[in-house]
Amino acid sequence: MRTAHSVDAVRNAERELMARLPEGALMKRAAAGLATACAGLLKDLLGRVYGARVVLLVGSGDNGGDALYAGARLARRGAGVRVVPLAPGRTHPGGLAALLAAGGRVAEDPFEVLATADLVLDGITGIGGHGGLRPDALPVVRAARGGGAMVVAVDLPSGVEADSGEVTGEAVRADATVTFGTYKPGLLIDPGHERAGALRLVDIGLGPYLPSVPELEALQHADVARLLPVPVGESDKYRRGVVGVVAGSARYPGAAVLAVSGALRGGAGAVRYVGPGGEAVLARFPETLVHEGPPSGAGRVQAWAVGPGLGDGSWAAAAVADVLAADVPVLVDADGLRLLAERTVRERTAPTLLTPHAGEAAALLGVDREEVEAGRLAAVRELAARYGATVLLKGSTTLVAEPASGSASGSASGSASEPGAAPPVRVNPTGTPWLATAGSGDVLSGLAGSLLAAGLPARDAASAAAYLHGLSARLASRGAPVAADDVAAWLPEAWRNVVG
Ligand SMILES: NC(=O)C1=CN([C@@H]2O[C@H](COP(=O)(O)OP(=O)(O)OC[C@H]3O[C@@H](n4cnc5c(N)ncnc54)[C@H](O)[C@@H]3O)[C@@H](O)[C@H]2O)[C@@H](O)CC1
Ligand SMILES: Nc1ncnc2c1ncn2[C@@H]1O[C@H](COP(=O)(O)OP(=O)(O)O)[C@@H](O)[C@H]1O
Ligand SMILES: [K+]
Repeated sequence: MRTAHSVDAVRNAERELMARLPEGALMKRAAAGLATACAGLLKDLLGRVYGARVVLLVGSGDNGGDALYAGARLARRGAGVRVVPLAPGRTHPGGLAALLAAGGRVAEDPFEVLATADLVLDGITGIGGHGGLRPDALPVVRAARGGGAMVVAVDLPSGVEADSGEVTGEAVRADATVTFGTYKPGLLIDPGHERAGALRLVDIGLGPYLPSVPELEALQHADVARLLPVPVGESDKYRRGVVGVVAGSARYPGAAVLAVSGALRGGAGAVRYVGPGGEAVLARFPETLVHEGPPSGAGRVQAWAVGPGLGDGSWAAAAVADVLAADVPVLVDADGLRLLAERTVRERTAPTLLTPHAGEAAALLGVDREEVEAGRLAAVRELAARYGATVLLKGSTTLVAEPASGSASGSASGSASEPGAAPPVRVNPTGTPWLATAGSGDVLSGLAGSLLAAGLPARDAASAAAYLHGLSARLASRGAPVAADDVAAWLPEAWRNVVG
């Protein structure tokens, strides 16, 4: 599991650790790790460090100090290191002295050195930066990218908000980021994540001083493998769980088929389909149990997934209300989200999982879509708190948030944190922009619903489903466009890949 901590948590941990170390020792540790990472990259790029052309973009804070001490180490190994101070007169004095003593120099013409650099270190701002890149930094940052050098961000790409991944205006676009002590939320959540490139974590000994409950967590293969249901000898289809899917309409019969295709591959023992798309579903998946009346008359289910392609007719509204009245976990997606009453969700005692994309989340929150996309972490937390439900916010770097325990009795299961506090938000590390294709969300609804029916707590069902769904899309795509149907078809391969 990858975990990320807030700036406050990092600063507190640094303070405690620094009190036990000689002055400047922590920065030198960070710089040593950074220099080792840069030397490795230069060897991959050029086969050597000696003679490499390295440029340091240095701001006024300790982030610049890290870059300067790392630059000094590279200079001692024979690299030609030039510094571009973006706040002349406020450059980290110890770092600058070390660099000059090692043979580095201040660049006379920043644009000239950037045009021929092999590696550019972005030490403009780290966790102390706010409000995006300042205008005076823009020309050099653009020149760094334009010159063709590899760009390595120190701790965090400058211009990315460390706690949220928000970017105001422009931010550095790095090929790699070397971060210290712990990941920062902004490295794992878009739009920041996309600016960070390949991530590398350098251990500087902060671990024991960081809070045990992080701000954010990203599951990896082994974590997801532990969550996935496995049938045992005594299993039968009912014990494995029955998932009910309420989806599709005369206008969108395909949504029913796609949601069922995800549900069939999610580990439940049987899939019941309720809605007007029964014929289309049966033609494709004869194993589905189809029902035409209201969901409550369909027979026993352990969880419902409701909403994809439902439309907003009276049948749809009644079906959503009927499902929400059931005392089993319910996933609500797409059109179902437009038919929700906040109070109905809050009053449910069984878990509720809402799965909006940014546009649907914006409508639920009464804000613009752009606001949700720019501040995904705040939006998903706000929705979870408001509805007292688990919320999966789709899009690049899908997020899963849980409300604080006590705000909805059913949906806070699986929390490892103190009573009252919401557990860490989960960020999904799999996926590909090729997933942004019509109907792929329907597959996700069925899949997550199936995992709910198999008995996973809402937070785990949501994060395991997002993980498998993203991995499946990657496996199906391998660089080419995918259709939602391909994503469903590759789910068994993704599952094997995770557990294997
Ligand atoms: N405190 C420590 O001992 C350690 C700190 N480390 C480094 O120190 C960094 C944090 O250092 P600081 O607290 O000095 O903060 P930063 O170096 O991130 O930035 C703060 C400085 O940048 C200026 N600034 C803020 N926003 C700006 C913007 N948008 N454009 C231009 N300038 C802006 C501020 O006026 C301030 O002078 C970490 O990210 C990490 O790189 C590491 O060396 C590990 C140890
Ligand atoms: N830029 C992106 N990068 C990665 N995944 C994305 C991106 N945009 C959308 N997705 C994913 O694609 C799926 C689209 O779902 P959704 O928006 O509900 O579409 P639909 O309603 O057509 O099925 C979601 O799983 C979402 O996380
Ligand atoms: K930086």
